[in-house]
Amino acid sequence: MAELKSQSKTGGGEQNLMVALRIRPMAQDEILQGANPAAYKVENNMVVLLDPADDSDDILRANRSREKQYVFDSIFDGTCSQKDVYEETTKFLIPNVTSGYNATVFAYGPTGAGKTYTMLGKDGEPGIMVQALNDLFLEMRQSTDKTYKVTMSYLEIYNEMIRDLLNPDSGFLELREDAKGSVQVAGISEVTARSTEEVMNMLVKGNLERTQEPTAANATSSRSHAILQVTVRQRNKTRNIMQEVRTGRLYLVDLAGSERAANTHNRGKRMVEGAHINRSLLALGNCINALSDKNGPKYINYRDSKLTRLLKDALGGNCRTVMIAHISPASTQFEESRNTLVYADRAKHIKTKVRRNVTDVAYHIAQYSNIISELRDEIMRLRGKLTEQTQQKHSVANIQAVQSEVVESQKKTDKADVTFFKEQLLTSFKDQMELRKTLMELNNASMEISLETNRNQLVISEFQVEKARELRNREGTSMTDNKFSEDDKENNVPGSVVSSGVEPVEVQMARNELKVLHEEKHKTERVKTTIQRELEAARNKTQKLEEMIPLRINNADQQEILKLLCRVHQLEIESLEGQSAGLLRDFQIRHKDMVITKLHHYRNISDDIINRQKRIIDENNLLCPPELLQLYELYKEELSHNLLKWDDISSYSSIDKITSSNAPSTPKIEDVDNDSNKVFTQSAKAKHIQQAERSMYPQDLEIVEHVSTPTAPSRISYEDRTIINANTRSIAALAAKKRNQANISGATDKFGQRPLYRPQPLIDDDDFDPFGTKLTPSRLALHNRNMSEGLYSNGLGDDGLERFSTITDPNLPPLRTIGTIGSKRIQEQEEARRRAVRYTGNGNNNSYLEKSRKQARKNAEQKNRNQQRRKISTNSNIRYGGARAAVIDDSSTLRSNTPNTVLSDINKRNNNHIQKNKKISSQGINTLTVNQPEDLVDSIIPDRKIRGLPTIPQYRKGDITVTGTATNAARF
Ligand SMILES: Nc1ncnc2c1ncn2[C@@H]1O[C@H](COP(=O)(O)OP(=O)(O)OP(=O)(O)O)[C@@H](O)[C@H]1O
Repeated sequence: MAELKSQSKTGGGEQNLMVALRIRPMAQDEILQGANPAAYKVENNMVVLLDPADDSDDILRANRSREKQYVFDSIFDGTCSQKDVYEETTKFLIPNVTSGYNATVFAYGPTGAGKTYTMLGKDGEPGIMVQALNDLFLEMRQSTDKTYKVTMSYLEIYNEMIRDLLNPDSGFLELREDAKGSVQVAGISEVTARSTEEVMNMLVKGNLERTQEPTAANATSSRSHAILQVTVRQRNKTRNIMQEVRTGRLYLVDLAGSERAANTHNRGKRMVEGAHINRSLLALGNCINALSDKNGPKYINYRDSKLTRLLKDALGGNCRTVMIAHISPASTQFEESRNTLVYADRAKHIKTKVRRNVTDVAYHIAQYSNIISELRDEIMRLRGKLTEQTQQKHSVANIQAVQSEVVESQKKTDKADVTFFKEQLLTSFKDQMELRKTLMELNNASMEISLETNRNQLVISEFQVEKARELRNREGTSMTDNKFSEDDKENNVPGSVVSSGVEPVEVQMARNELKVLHEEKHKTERVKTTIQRELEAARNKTQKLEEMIPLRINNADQQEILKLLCRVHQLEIESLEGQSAGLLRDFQIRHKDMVITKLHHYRNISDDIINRQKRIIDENNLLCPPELLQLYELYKEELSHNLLKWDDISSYSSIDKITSSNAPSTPKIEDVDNDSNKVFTQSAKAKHIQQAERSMYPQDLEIVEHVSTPTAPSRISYEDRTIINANTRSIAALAAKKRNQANISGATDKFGQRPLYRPQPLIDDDDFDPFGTKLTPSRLALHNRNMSEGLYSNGLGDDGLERFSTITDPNLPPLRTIGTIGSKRIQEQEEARRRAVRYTGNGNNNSYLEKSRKQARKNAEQKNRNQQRRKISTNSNIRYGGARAAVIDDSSTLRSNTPNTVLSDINKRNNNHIQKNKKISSQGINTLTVNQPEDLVDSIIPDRKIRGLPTIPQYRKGDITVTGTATNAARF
């Protein structure tokens, strides 16, 4: 049922008049009058009207039921709100009106039943008119393709006269009917409304003009029929030459109430009004009766009243009509309510034919330009819309393209940034490392300068002591023994300080070198300051770059790579610092050696003083306090102990420690080329030197390393340090080279620089050193110069015999020439030995000094023999290839007046040595075949003192390299 009703509410075609009933609440007056509820709403669409009359004498009605039921489309009682009534009766009509249909809602009922309340409402309780217009504008606003034009008129029929409520001054208006039969109010003002507010304002204005008077039945009784006509013209937004215009009309009618004169107590004017009202309502009733006749339509007389004429379409024409009947529930209003219900019930059967009001408007040609203009505007509007949409699409596409470009650009930027940072960091690291290396070299140079300075100072000091000693000797001997003095003078070393009166070359050189070293020291310090400043700047730059990495590089992987780069650099720095520390330690050791040498020098001076004073006492037979004699004996005793101590000290000298302690980690020479094991990459110079060194050895001679027990651990091996030194551009070394080139022609050794001073082991405790066996700085300097004359070069001599020399370490200077058989050098050595023998052979045996000398020499020789035995025994693992001769470097320290004894000792120890090597050979090392020519052995006997070729300290004990050829080989 509800579905059918719903369907009947929409669309066109034949439609039944919709009838709704509203029962207002009981009024206060009615309650006071003792009225009882006579109308009840039963279910949603049924009402029961109870006849209050209870007359038992009325026989005609005796058998009739007092209750009458009526069914309507909708029934609203006193509990229903204005909104309920609107939504059920009127809301559905709004879309019809906007789409070109006519619709009418009129309120019907007796006076005071609530018609005006339903149609107009009160403040805060808007009626159907307000709500309908509100929805109408809302509906039109929601449409996008249609344009609407809304006009409204508001009139009243008062005493059968039509008044324009929106323009009351227009007087009474007439009704006219056009050719199609449509009734029009001539002269009515139609006001265009653009919003609900405008409509409301007009309604308020119109209601103020409406005739409303209080009656006995209703304090606000409407004395006229009010009709609000809202016309909605609809057309498409796009205009054409033939334009379809849909016109819908909504009529909202508030009828005046039928009234009984008895109830209203109207008199005079009110009574006349009532008569007109009743007449028009009667005409309406008649029309309703006629329209609702079940036997078919009859003649409908609309012309009896203006009301029916105006409602002609609403009642039987092209209109969707809703009639809302109103009744009072009071029993006192029973008759009015019953009549209303009867009329309403009849109206249910009224049918209307609803159709859409469509008009095709053919515009005049004069309007074409306007239409064309409007069409162009529309085209432009649509094009604009299209362009806008396209642009939006393009903009989206553009945004995506831009985004991808930004991403690509970002990637490129990131990549460029990474590359930039990498290059910057690497450059910075490289600069920093170069600066650090330079700084390390400068530190090394400073240390070398310091050592060189000490060495030169020692040379000068030693010369001065020597000078003073000679002067004293001259004076002493002249006073005591003229013969000795003459011999002394005769045997005095040619070119001695005293005799010549001029300083030896080495002393002059030492003085010159001190000046140069002083300048170099300041120069080095200045350069160091500059380099340190540059290093600080480079370090700051690197730090800033590292800090910028997380800010500039977004990619975590790239960040990690750069951080690793920084870490590698850090490790390189640590490695370099380790090397620097190694060099520093080396320097400290050498410095200590220098201190030891100085102390030894001072001790010699002290010994000299003591011995001379003792000699003076003895020679002059001076009385000496016993305490002093005891002290002297104690001194001699201590001296013998100290000799051992010094010997121990020298045998465990720091240089020995360096060489031996690093032996386990010392790489073989063959491995030197392996740069990966080196702290620094080997320079071309270092490689060249090494090649030269290797070329010195016969190809069939195997280099053997001697493993000693390390006495102190070292981080960097000797060879490594050597390589570092070779790579290190030592300013001191360069300066020394420069000096040598400038001052001493040909004084440099084959390495292009002077060997560093190394302390000698003390082999003689005698202060008197007539053989020049002590290694003093000046003698060492002289030795170095002598050795720089190519005497150690290999190859055949003029006599066809091969020369040989001893080299203890490839990185150290040649120590001495052992001998060259038949060569000039040997003759020189022999001559030197002869001089030494002559010097020592003519002593005064009666003198205490001579005794002391002899005893000292004896002790020294014995000590040397003992020492040599130890050294030979420690010179193990010597291997010789083929028939080549072997020479022991330490043989230079042998002391013996009987060469055969020494040879015997050597043979004995070498037999032991061969026995040892036999054991070694079982471990995979070749057995040694050592051939030693007798005259060669003879040449190494230290008894043949060679002045100017002092013994060299046994540094690198055990590292022996032998060259030479056996001419008449003797088997050891
Ligand atoms: N549903 C309702 N709820 C509350 N009060 C109502 C209701 N209907 C009507 N009334 C009140 O009843 C009184 C009469 O109503 P109204 O003036 O609307 O009657 P009417 O039918 O228009 O009378 P008339 O024909 O004389 O103009 C008013 O005071 C109105 O407020």
